[in-house]
Amino acid sequence: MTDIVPAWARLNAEAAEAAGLRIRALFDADPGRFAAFSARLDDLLLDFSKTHLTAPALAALMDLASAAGVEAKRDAMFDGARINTTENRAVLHVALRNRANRPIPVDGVDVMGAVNATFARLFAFAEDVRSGAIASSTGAPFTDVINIGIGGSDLGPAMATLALKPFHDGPRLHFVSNVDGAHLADTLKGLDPRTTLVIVASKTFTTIETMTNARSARRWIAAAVGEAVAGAHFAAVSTALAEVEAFGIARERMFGFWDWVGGRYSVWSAIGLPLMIAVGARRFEAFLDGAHAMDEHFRTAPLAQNLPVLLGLIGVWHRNGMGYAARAVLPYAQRLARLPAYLQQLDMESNGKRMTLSGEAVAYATGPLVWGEPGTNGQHAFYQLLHQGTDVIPAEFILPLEGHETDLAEHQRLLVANCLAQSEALMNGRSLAETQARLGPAGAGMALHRSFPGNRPSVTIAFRTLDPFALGRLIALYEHRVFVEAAIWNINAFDQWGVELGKELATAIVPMLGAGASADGKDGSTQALIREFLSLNS
Ligand SMILES: O=P(O)(O)OC[C@H]1O[C@](O)(CO)[C@@H](O)[C@@H]1O
Repeated sequence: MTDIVPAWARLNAEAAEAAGLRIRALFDADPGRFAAFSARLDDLLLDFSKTHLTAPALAALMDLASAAGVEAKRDAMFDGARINTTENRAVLHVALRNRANRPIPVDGVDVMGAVNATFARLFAFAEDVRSGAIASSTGAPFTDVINIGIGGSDLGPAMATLALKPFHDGPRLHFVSNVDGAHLADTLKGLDPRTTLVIVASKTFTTIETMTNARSARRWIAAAVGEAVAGAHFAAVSTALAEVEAFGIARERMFGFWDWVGGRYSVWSAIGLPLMIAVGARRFEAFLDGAHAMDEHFRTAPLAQNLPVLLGLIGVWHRNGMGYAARAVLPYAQRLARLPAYLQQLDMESNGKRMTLSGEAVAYATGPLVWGEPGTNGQHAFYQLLHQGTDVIPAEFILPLEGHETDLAEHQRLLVANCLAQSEALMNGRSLAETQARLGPAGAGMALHRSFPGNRPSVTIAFRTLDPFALGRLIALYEHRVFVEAAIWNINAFDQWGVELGKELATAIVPMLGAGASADGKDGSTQALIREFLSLNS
């Protein structure tokens, strides 16, 4: 194993050299560049040739991965070690899609028995809701399902349910997350409480937004069907049995998971229940199969061909080597519209950390700002900054090559052409001289405005089509990429202490927004804002 300090130094030296290169020139110098800087798993292609990476830089990254012990850390996760050290927990979302049933012991007990038993209950419930065997209190089948949850108890199923729209053949799905009453009110409008099922999804069953929305939804149901039978319209997904029962949801309507499933890694667990209801158990299994295929690849492929390792190393290269503070995630698939938000939580809640696993302040940058929108919409909004702004933001294009709308093939060609054009434009740009030549003497004054610096890196992740298997594989790829980056940064990707302070302060402010409670001790700005609220709401 290489020592980590010289590995970082070597990476930085390679980056300093590469920063002076033109990406386009790397292609001109090496006709084999695409083959050398791309990798695939079946139909899933990772093209990272449009970056500044050179062969020595890639070798330096591989050394860094080895010096950071990425493989040993990966194996520890798959073996059920308590790698979430600040919460003293194992990290085993991979057990949820362990389709080979490889034994995974936690404290000496194989978790697969409990995982398989929970899936059997979940699939039976989902299929019974779909068939009408589990009906509403009126005896009519459920026509609509509302998932009430937030963060990992919302983003995963909401993202995946939209992504897999062509496969829906169950009741309609709705997602309420924000405590803003507008979210619940707008969702309930037009729904019939007599045929609506509400899933309350909260790992802790204490999250204030979710519990507030759940109580309001319960009043809405009870007002229509009566308090005595309102429970028939509820199910719960949680790890907190006592809290679920206190809310009035029967034990047999509760689906559990385990403390070794982090919120942002929970779409594979009972938190995926809305997706199971929308697309059915078999397709949910295909979603798990896709993730399992990526898990096996991550676990066994050599580092140099290992997609999550490569994607993680590209992340480290851009963040630490090249010093880029952000990355844009740009799916060329409208149904992946919620993927950037999903990846924001996955990436930023995992790797937005500043302490190492051993409790020292990190001496390097960690998780970048992750953001994005689907193409082509983003092109008409913020791509201006990607092409001509003062910051370089590496882009990650996500591109399913075949659409589902075979009668709209022309749309798909346009979509793909736009995606390819964007990575080409970012890389090549258009020089001042070329712009001047195109504009001619009449446009001389405009040439600077209309030229493009180019040399802006991007990665393209392409695959055949967006189906349950491909989605599972894609999400697992991103999960493991986050893992690899965290392993190199030596941080804990699995806690989220940074969300606690705001929650605590909000709880203290709530009474100050009612009559009579004093805001003494608050700063001048917060006091003034409280007065502003009270002047309109008292
Ligand atoms: O499922 P719960 O316990 O309601 O938590 C929801 C979300 O809140 C967080 O704990 C952070 O606020 C996330 O990590 C989590 O996904």
